[in-house]
Amino acid sequence: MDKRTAPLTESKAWKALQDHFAEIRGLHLRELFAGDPARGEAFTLEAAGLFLDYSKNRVTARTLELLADLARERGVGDRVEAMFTGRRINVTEGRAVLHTALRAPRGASVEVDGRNVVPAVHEVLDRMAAFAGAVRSGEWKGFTGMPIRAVVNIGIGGSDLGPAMVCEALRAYATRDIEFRFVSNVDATDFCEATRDLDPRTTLFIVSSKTFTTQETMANARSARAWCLRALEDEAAVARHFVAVSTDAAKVAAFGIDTANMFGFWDWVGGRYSLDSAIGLSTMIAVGPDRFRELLEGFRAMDEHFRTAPVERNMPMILGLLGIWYADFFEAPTVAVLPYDHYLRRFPAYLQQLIMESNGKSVTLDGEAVGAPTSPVYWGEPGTNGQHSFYQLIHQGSHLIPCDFIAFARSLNPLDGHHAMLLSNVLAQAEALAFGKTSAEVAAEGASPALVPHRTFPGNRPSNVILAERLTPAVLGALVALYEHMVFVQGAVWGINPFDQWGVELGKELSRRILPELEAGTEPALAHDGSTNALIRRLRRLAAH
Ligand SMILES: O=P(O)(O)OC[C@H]1O[C@H](O)[C@H](O)[C@@H](O)[C@@H]1O
Repeated sequence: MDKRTAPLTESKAWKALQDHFAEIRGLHLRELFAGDPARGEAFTLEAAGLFLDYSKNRVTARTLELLADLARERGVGDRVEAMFTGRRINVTEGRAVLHTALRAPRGASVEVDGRNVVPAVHEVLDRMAAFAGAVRSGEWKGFTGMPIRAVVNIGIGGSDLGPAMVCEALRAYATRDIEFRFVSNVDATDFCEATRDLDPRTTLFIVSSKTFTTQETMANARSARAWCLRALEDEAAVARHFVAVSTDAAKVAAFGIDTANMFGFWDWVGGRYSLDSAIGLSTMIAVGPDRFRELLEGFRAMDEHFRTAPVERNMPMILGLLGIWYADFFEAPTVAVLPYDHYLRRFPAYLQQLIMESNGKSVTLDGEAVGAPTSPVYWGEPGTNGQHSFYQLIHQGSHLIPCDFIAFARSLNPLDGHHAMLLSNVLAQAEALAFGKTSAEVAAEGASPALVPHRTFPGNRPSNVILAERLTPAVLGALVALYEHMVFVQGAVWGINPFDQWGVELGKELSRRILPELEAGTEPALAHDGSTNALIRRLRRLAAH
């Protein structure tokens, strides 16, 4: 079989980047800006309502050329086309990767095995819109004839993080007549706390699971069913209080949900790429079908930019290549995402699955070692809260932590001076990280010699600043698509498959084995390692007290 990927570290562009890195790694951002004051204007991009300032990165124009060469040499452009045109690029699962078809306009054509999938996408969107409209207007009634006042999405991973993040992010646009809750954890506390103050007569559960086999989701869905039937005392109530979102109609029916109340999607939508599929049903109920369409338009605008802009002017390409520069050459182990908008407080958690489940791999499509570090750990908290917590380490700690700052010119909740304070903080942090404060500057301010080293800021800590005018549904769509495509670029350069997740399987398999072993009584022979065996015995003893 032909090799799918050539070794990354033997590529010409990689070697050129290594030489270049040796030359510029010691350069300080102070020097880079002194040598080229225009870089603050030059190293910027605009696309789909987003503005990216990447000037505070430890790169020169030459670095960017070489990174673009790397993208070309690794065939990223061809892989982009392969994705958009429905080729089965998820080779380990034999699937196409077509989240971009979820936002294709009505009338477009995207084929998988000779069949245009766009009509089916719009058919589901139309059914979702009709259902969301009925729930929002009160036309959809609960079993006792009362309108819905709470929507509880039951799902985990991609069937939770996306809709939970978007419902929070677009709260300013959401109906206040309905409460939205998200239950994901198999820990019963999640379900119990989420439903404690809800009325079963006015609660709608959306059971969201691509496979409809996920242990946590099925356990929570069963508990929700029991909770509902305890109050409503009639099996027929299920049809008014449960809908399902899944790719598997047979399993939905087997669970007892009428497939007339099911919204489908397809195996070519990865869980972590599914928030704009039927998995977004809770979002659509929250913000309404029109706002949901605006969200899709934002995704689509970024998709078009990604597909058509040259590498050097392509926002997801630049973001992805800069990520590779830090992960592979500076060997930076993490990246912080710091949204300066409280509505985006779940955005870092959402990105963690999108990025780390996608590119947390070490072997290429051919099953060989990548030869360089792959995805860094992503983490973050909204500004300004993070500043009073972990920014100390970003400013003066021993790790290099590239940061993505995200901010909006206008607040959705203007309140006396708050927004200017928020924005002054985001700009100040990026400036402080990049330029720091030298010991001479600290000494000149009169600090005692003993304190000078403690009060010195080395600077040279890189960041991107992503700005938009306001957090709208379209801007959010563009922002999510930006990171989706950043992940794609990085996966293509590393030669890995960002669309499978075999690494989550072993834990699931072992937990199925351990589950009956925790139930004491008869003592099943334990055949784990010494630690696991001892922990099982201890938990049995403690639970028995
Ligand atoms: O939507 P589901 O089939 O229930 O899957 C939910 C989640 O569980 C899996 O373990 C995967 O790691 C995730 O990628 C997925 O999003």
